[in-house]
Amino acid sequence: QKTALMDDGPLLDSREASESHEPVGINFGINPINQRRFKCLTCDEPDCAQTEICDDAITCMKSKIRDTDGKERISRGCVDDVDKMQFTCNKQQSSKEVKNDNGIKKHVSRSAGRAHIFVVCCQGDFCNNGSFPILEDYVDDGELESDYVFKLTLAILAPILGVGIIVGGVLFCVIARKTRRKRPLASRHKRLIIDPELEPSMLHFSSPSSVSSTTYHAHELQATAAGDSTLKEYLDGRSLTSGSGSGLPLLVQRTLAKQVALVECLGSGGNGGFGGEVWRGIWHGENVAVKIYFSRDEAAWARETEVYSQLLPSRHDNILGYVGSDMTSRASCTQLWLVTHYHPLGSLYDHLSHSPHPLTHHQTLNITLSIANGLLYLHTEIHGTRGKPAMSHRNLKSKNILVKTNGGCVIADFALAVTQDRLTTDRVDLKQGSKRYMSPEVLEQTINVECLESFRCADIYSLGLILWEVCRRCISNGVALEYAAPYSEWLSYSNQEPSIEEMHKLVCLDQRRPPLPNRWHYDATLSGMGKLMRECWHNKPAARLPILRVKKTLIKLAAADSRVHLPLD
Ligand SMILES: Nc1ncnc2c1ncn2[C@@H]1O[C@H](COP(=O)(O)OP(=O)(O)OP(=O)(O)O)[C@@H](O)[C@H]1O
Repeated sequence: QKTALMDDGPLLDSREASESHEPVGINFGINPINQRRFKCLTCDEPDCAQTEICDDAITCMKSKIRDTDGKERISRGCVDDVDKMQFTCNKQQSSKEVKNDNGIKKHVSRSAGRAHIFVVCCQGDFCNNGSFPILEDYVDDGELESDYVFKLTLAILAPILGVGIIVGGVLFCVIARKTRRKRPLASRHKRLIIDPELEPSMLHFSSPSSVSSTTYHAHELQATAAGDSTLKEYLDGRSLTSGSGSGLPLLVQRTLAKQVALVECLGSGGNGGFGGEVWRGIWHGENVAVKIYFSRDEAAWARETEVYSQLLPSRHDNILGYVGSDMTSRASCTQLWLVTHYHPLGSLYDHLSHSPHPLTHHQTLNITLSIANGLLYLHTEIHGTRGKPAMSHRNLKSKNILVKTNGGCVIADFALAVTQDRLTTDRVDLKQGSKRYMSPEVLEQTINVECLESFRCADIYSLGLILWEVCRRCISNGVALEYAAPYSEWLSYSNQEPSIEEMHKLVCLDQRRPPLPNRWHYDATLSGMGKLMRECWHNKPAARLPILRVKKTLIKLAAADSRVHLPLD
C-alpha cells in the first residue's frame, strides 16, 4: 500500500532519526524469524521521481543499478516476503569490491556485459531513506583479464628479456674482443695495398709477367704475420743509419715485413749458400723477392743490407734492385729480411739448366754483356754525390745471377762483397763463398787479403767459369751442349758443392779448367768467347783481364756478329 508524500525532505529526516536502520547485509536471514513489519519509502525507477510509503515490509531496500549501456536507475521499496528478500538483497553479491592501484575501492562486476547492481536492505521504519548506494567505478573482467594477461606476459618475458640482454652483452663483448684482435692484421693487410709512404713505382719491372694488383689471387694477400720490427733497435749504434743507399728510407723499411705477403718459397740456399730461404712475396701489388736469413747469419744479412743501402747508391740495370731490409721478431725468433726485385725467370743457373731451349748468339751475348756490365759497375770506384767505392763480389756464380725478362741479367747476393776499406779493417774468411768458383789463389789461400785488386781478379776467374756455362748452351751449327756445372766431369757428385780440397786438387794441383768444345773453333763468336774465358781464369791473377777489358771484348764480339742486335755503347 502506497501513500503519496507531499514534502519529501523534512519527513524523511525526522523518521530517519527515530528508527534504527542497520543495513541488513548478509545477516538479513535472521529477520524473518521476528516477523516484524516496517514502513519504508518507495519510489520507482529510473529516477525515483515520486516517493511514497509502503508498509508491511520485512525489510526496506534502496538500490542503484547501472545498466550495461551505462545508464543508472535508482529505486526504494518494501520487501514483504522472505524469498523476495533473499533474491533482492543478494544483489550486493553480484559485484565485488577490489582496490585499484591508488587504493580506491571499486565494485567489480564479475561477469562482463552484466548490469552493475547495488542493493542496500535495512530493517527499521523508513530506514531506506537517504542517499543511494554509490556504484564504484566499473572494472570489467576484460580489463581485469587484460591487466592479468599483461602482468603474466611481463612476468614471463621480463626474465627472458633479462637473460637475453645479459647473453647478448656477453656475446657482444666476446665478438668485440675478437674483432679488436683481428683489426691489426686487417689494417696491416690494407697498408699492403695503400700505404702512401712507399712507392711501388720504385719497382719498375720490365717484366710482362709481373703480377699487377688486379691479377693476383685473394689467397696471396694473406699477409704473413711478421712480428714487430726490431730494425731500429738493431740499427741504433750501428753505422747503417745514415742510409744514403738505393733502398727505401730506413724508417720506411721498419714496416716492410708487415707489408709483404709471402706467397711461395723459391728455394733455400743450400750447398754452402746463405742457409735461409728465398720467397716470392707481394708488396704494394708488385712481386718482390724476400730473402729470409736465420739469426745465425745476421752478419751476412747486415753486410748485404749495408752494401745495398750504403755502398750501391744508385740503381743499376745489372745489379739486383733493392727494396729494403727488416728485422722482425716472431715467436721469440729473429727473422732477417732482405727484400729485392723479383725476377720470374730465376737464376742464370735455373735458366741454363732447366730451359729446354738452347741460347742464340744474341741471347748469349746479351747475358754475358749484362753480367760484365754489372761487374764493371761493382769493380769501379765512382766519384760524386751518387758515387760508390770499388768493390769485389767474392761469390760470383750462375746461381747468384738472375735473368731478367728482357734477356739481360742482374748480379745478386752481396753478402761477401768487400771494399778496400773493409779489407783494411777486417780480415776476410777465405773459406766463405762457393768452392766451385774459387780462384786458385783463394783455394791455396795465397791471395793478398788486404788488397781489393786481388779480390777483383778472383771475381774475374769466377766470371770466366760463368762465361763457359753460358756458352755451352749457345747453339752453333744447330748443336748446343747440355748444361754442365764447371768441373762437373771431374767431380763425383757433379751438382753438389765440392769441398775445398777437391777443388784445390783440380784447380791448383792438376791445373784443370773447363774444356772448350772443338766446334767452338768454327764459330767466330764462340771461339772469341773461349779465348776470353781462358784470359779470365788464368792461373796468375795478374794475367787475367780487368773487367773493362772483358766488357770491351764482348762488345767487339757482339758487334762482329750479325746475329746479335744489341745496343752497344
Ligand atoms: N730476386 C729473385 N727473383 C727471383 N728469384 C729469385 C730471386 N732471388 C733468388 N731467387 C730464386 O731463389 C732460389 C734460391 O735462392 P738462393 O739465393 O738461396 O740461391 P741459391 O743459389 O740456391 O743459394 P746460394 O746462393 O745460397 O748458394 C734461386 O735459385 C732463384 O731461383
